[in-house]
Amino acid sequence: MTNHKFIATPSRTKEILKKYHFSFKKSLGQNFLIDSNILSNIIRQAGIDKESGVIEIGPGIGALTEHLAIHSQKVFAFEIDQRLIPVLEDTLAPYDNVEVVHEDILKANVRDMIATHFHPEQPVHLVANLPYYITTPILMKLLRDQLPIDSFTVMIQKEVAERMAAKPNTKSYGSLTLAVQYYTEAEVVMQVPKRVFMPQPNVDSSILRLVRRTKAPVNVVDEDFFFTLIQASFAQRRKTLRNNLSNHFKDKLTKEEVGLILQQSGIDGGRRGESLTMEEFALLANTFITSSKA
Ligand SMILES: C[S@@+](CC[C@H](N)C(=O)[O-])C[C@H]1O[C@@H](n2cnc3c(N)ncnc32)[C@H](O)[C@@H]1O
Repeated sequence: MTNHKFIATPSRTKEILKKYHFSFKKSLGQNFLIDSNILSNIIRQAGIDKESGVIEIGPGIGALTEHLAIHSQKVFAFEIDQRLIPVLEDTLAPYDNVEVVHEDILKANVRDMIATHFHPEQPVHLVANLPYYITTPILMKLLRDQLPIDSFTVMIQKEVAERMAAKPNTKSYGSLTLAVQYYTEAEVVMQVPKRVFMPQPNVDSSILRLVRRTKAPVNVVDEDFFFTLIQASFAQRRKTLRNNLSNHFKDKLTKEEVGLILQQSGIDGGRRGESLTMEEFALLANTFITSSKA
């Protein structure tokens, strides 16, 4: 690799874009990485090695894909933009362990792909510089589907990363935090400056690492209801639990009944959703289920 010129340099990226007359589509969240140091960092954070099966979303012109190919056993990369397919055939030609799939990740059958192409015992990691316009739908779909993916190391918008990794009693803590942390342990591992992208995005970026939990962190009687209750508790952030929940259940329960259930759970209805831990939300949801037909 001594004379190897990585794709992720400003000059090589410009050369490739020019050769293919490529124009960026903002609507597809196309901000390509042009800094190989950042990519080496992402690889380190992702904890991949020659045993790893890797899934990438949105390879672009292959900047991250190339690093993934060098360090893992096999890479599957889903790219929605047809114009990039011939570019990737060219830029990734030196690597025989990469398969580019022309597909929208939201429509792809990732479970089948993993079962068909990776060994059952093989660690599977998802690594991506995600298109920012659909970060949350992509991650939530992959997490809810409970796919056998051990970890997710993703470049995303800084504020969204902070929300996903937030602690209770902070501005960023909310229903997204609890949904992500129900399935994974979440940590913001790095801040990334705008200058490492071409074109530069309008927002700041961070690298978020999610490690899939093998067991749910709390016992909930009804998962759907647990998440509904969380959503309802944050409906109006400045309102108390009692007010948000009474409003949400107004067709089924009186205000007094909601107050009674809160009392039974031992959680003060005067608190706000942002102060409750996941354990407290689980307790509250289970109390609702056992003491009402909510
Ligand atoms: C932020 S760029 C990252 C490009 C490249 N990985 C890099 O780091 O330079 C996002 C990529 O995701 C692709 N993309 C956008 N929406 C997608 C979707 N629904 N499914 C698959 N790829 C998508 C875009 O075309 C683009 O190549």
